[in-house]
Amino acid sequence: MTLLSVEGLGIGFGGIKAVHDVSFKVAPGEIVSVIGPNGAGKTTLFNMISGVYQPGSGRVVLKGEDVTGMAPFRLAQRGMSRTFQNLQIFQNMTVLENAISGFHLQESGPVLADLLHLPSSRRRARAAEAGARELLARVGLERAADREAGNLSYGSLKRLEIARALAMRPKVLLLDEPAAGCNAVETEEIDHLIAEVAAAGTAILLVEHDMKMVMRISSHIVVLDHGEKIAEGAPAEVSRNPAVIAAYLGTEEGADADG
Ligand SMILES: Nc1ncnc2c1ncn2[C@@H]1O[C@H](COP(=O)(O)OP(=O)(O)OP(=O)(O)O)[C@@H](O)[C@H]1O
Repeated sequence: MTLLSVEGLGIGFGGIKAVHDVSFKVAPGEIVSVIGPNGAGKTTLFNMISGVYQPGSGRVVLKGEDVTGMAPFRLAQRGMSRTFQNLQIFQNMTVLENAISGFHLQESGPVLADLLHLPSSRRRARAAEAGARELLARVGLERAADREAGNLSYGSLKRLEIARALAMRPKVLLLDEPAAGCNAVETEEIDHLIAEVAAAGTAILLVEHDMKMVMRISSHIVVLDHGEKIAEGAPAEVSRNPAVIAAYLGTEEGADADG
């Protein structure tokens, strides 16, 4: 079963093809990583999938529905959430308030009810708080709930961001460099968290520079170079692929090796 299908996605910036004809699929419980040297097109691909950029060509299909170019909040309502390379945490708010903010997209309830503090809006607020506390427990931050987010360690902030993305109960979770800036211990904690989220049935799509982490946790790896998919497969398979090795070493010869 496929949850997310990326079909021939492409985009150019000023005549330069940043991503060209990239396709792959992600199934429930799978961890698919997109890797490639700097400038390979990973972030651009992510931005197209998550509705930040409108693709120039191709389709993004989520649970059988064409969601190409759909705005991020609409995608979130349909079951696709993402985190960002640069943390999007409200530093001056508490950890709990940050987690609660993840529930806002879910609430399509009337704004008037909130303004008037009607019972329905108070109920929603209580449900969001309970949900947020549950999520904090899931990512190991329950004891930090009342701390100001700005005082957290980097690894904890990354976990908080994942907690917030989980508020929407995503079927597909896009993680943009979840271990960036983390030390080895923090990276391992994030590893476990991602593996747990996947084990619960969520499809995970990951862009990550930490190769050790990618090799450890991925079910499947998609390799980009110069905007094109040059290889795809299980970690062991991809890591010994000559075209992949050459792309990382930056030799022209190797880049041509698989056509
Ligand atoms: N908004 C933009 N306008 C113009 N060119 C862009 C834009 N975004 C990306 N590019 C170009 O598209 C190509 C792919 O960039 P992208 O950032 O997606 O690569 P990446 O694989 O994520 O790199 P890194 O590993 O360094 O983050 C690069 O040549 C980049 O300069």
